[in-house]
Amino acid sequence: MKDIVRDGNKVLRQQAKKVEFPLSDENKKLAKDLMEYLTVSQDPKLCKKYNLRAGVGLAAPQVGQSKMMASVLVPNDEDESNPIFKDVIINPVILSNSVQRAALTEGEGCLSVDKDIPGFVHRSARITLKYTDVNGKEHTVRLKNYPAIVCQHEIDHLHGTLFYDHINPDDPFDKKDDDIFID
Ligand SMILES: Cc1nc(NNC(=O)[C@H](CC2CCCC2)CN(O)CO)c(F)c(N2CCN3CCOC[C@@H]3C2)n1
Ligand code: NI
Repeated sequence: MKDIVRDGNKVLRQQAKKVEFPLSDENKKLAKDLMEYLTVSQDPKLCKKYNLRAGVGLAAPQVGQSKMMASVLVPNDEDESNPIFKDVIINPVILSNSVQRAALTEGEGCLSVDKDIPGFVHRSARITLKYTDVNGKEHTVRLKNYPAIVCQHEIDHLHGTLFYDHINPDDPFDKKDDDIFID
């Protein structure tokens, strides 16, 4: 399994490059590896066996590839076999987003950031996301709350942004009346 690049490596602060279609064999393998990391890391036995940190998303720059590609696997607690969102999003663009914000109650972490950084990461509660899948098919999807947060975290990586960039340094746990918090 590919090594995860840590904060401090400049690749995490670069604007990733658009991916050309049809995918090269190298980019097909990258897409496969990015999703494989998530599926293996979400299997308790395999996660332990390979000593991985579990993940619900992984962006190409985190494995040293400055390309606009990220895997997202948001499981459905009620039905393992039917994830809420599972795809490799290539050249993603957020077409529109709500003013209303959503944040994980627990804050966020990142496989590329070893230290815990407390604070709310307020993101758009609802987004309309356009992306291309590995087969070159374009998708436009409306996401809200948890899957919307995960996709925004990954798309941030493609633009050189890390989760803690969004935390208010003067009041890390700031709130607004209409904020949504997700457990
Ligand atoms: C929320 C969560 N973040 C986990 N890790 N961090 C990540 O995914 C980072 C990306 C997430 C951080 C906040 C938003 C996106 C990786 N990032 O750096 C990529 O850019 C988890 F692992 C996790 N879950 C819940 C679901 N569970 C299913 C069964 O398997 C264990 C798994 C644990 N939930
Ligand atoms: Ni991350």
